[in-house]
Amino acid sequence: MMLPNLKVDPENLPKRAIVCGDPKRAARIAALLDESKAIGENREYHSYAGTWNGTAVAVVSHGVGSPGAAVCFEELAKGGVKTIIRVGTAGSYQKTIEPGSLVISTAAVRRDGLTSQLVPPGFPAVADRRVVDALAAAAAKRDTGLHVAEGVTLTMDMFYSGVVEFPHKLYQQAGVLAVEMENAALFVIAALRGMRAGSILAIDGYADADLLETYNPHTETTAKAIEAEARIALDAIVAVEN
Ligand SMILES: O=P(O)(O)O[C@H]1O[C@H](CO)[C@@H](O)[C@H]1O
Ligand SMILES: O=c1cc[nH]c(=O)[nH]1
Repeated sequence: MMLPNLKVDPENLPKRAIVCGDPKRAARIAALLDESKAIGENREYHSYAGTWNGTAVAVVSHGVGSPGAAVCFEELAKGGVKTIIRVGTAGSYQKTIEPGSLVISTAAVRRDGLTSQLVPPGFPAVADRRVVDALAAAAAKRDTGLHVAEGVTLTMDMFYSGVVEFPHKLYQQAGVLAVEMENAALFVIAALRGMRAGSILAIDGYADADLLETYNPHTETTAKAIEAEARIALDAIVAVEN
């Protein structure tokens, strides 16, 4: 049975998967693997398989936003994936977490629309403790020189604001580290489908109300952080018992 949206045959799908929003980032991460090959391409979902230190790993892009990403996570679960790590980007909420830093998400605030249609209010979106520990250990071992923070992140659907104000200030005051758009969906779906999930994020700027003017994820600083987080996530995903 072909996974209908990913257009991947589960027979070719490794049971550990790195996921990211951008299909081009997926291709770049896949190029780091040994014996890397494409195993499917449909819509925003570009899938690869290869090995990292001798262990089979998939790399799959999920696009921007929770609903589309959820389709990807559900089909990966159906295809037998047991461990997923998201290699994403995020906007910082804290002055001390500068662009080019890395954030390991321990849990996500569910400010998205999707997860409230899957689980009741109050259901937590939490990363798997073993995956968080493996990411922290891999980051320490690689000693990249980048600042690595660990804590709660926020998932929202809104990237540019409308007439309703961004809730940035509230969450900043509550100590949330950064904002992105898919972690809550990943953590909730992983909980429902018996997968272990984690997420590491490269900070590409400060999240604020003028994102349309200030957002530029195409810098050397962000590229360096993405390359580092990809290697850390690959080290971590093969270290975790699957
Ligand atoms: O860089 P990715 O993994 O796509 O993650 C972040 O970047 C996108 C917005 O530009 C959203 O998908 C957000 O979650
Ligand atoms: O969702 C996102 C992703 C990157 N940077 C942001 O400010 N927001």
